[in-house]
Amino acid sequence: MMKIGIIGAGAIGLLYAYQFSPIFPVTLYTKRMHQCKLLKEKGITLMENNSPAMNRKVQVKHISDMVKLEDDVILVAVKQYALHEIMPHLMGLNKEQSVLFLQNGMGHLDLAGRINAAKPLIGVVEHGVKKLDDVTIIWTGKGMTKVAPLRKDCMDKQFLTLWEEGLEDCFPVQTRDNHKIMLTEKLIVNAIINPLTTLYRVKNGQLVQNRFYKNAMITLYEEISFLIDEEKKEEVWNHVLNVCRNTAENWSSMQRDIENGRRTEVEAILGYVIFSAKEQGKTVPLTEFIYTSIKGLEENHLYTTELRIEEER
Ligand SMILES: NC(=O)C1=CN([C@@H]2O[C@H](COP(=O)(O)OP(=O)(O)OC[C@H]3O[C@@H](n4cnc5c(N)ncnc54)[C@H](OP(=O)(O)O)[C@@H]3O)[C@@H](O)[C@H]2O)C=CC1
Ligand SMILES: CC(C)(CO)C(=O)C(=O)O
Repeated sequence: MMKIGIIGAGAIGLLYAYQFSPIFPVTLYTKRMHQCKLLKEKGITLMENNSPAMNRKVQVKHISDMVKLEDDVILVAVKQYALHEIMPHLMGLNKEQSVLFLQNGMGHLDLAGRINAAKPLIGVVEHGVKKLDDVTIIWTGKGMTKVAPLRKDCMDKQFLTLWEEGLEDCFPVQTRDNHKIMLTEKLIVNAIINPLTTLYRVKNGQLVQNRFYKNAMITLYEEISFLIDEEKKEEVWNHVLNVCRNTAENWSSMQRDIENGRRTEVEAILGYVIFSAKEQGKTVPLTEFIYTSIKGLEENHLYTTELRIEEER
């Protein structure tokens, strides 16, 4: 039996652990001992609109018990900025093991490239998931997972076939050849929807319903679409609009991070766009302005949260 390890028991880690558990033995690695205990006691509860809550148990371990990862496939489900804490565990893997990165943005590509022995896979998550508490998630948007190998020789066909055959209706996966194209398309979606919904404090759907917000999307897209080939521009723009419509009732992850006083993934999203523009000798003033505005909000909200925690002590 192929064993799956999932590092990070947030919204995505809990969803994948829940979905994989009927077809693979799953071990979920948590950062906090308290969450580890709760998950052992209560299992994972999944809520969906209009369906009764469902519960499944998986094996759970605290990250400090992860001396050596024995799992065949390791899913990395932490945020971009926490990856450096995980990397030492991934460097010691062997060539029979695979690592699937599930982050938004592009910051993880360099880190994934450092994994030489094991097979690095890059995933794009098109689900929307919200964590309600340490053991409960709401599956707000159903989509699919796209997976591409980081290097030509590292596709884990066995794992992907088992996934496809075992979960094809309820939790689909699609494979892609080119991770860069796949990830860039998702980057453009996140580079437009996430910061604009955060600045305007609106749900994703409102970006296309309000003509002024939509004009702002168009202007930003014109600036950042240098990242894709000319012939793909219309298709990718339509994809951005469709994501807004399909996730109309979602608050973007950046908006939720800011509202909850957490760090955002702006570095790996807009930071990457600015970096790529510089490399290509282009100027992206609008992107730089939006990047700075999000960093400002982040600092403000993190500061407010720290003050509140301080006051509560
Ligand atoms: N949620 C969504 O709908 C989507 C998310 N994504 C991407 O998936 C990735 C994960 O997002 P999401 O699940 O929402 O984020 P969450 O913040 O909900 O989860 C991140 C989890 O990682 C844990 N973690 C942090 N550091 C460590 C560590 N050193 N060891 C073990 N666990 C650790 C956190 O633990 P703790 O709680 O203790 O801090 C937390 O449980 C992000 O890159 C995001 O962009 C992509 C598409 C959709
Ligand atoms: C697709 C989208 C924009 C859905 O909310 C997302 O990935 C996010 O919020 O990070």
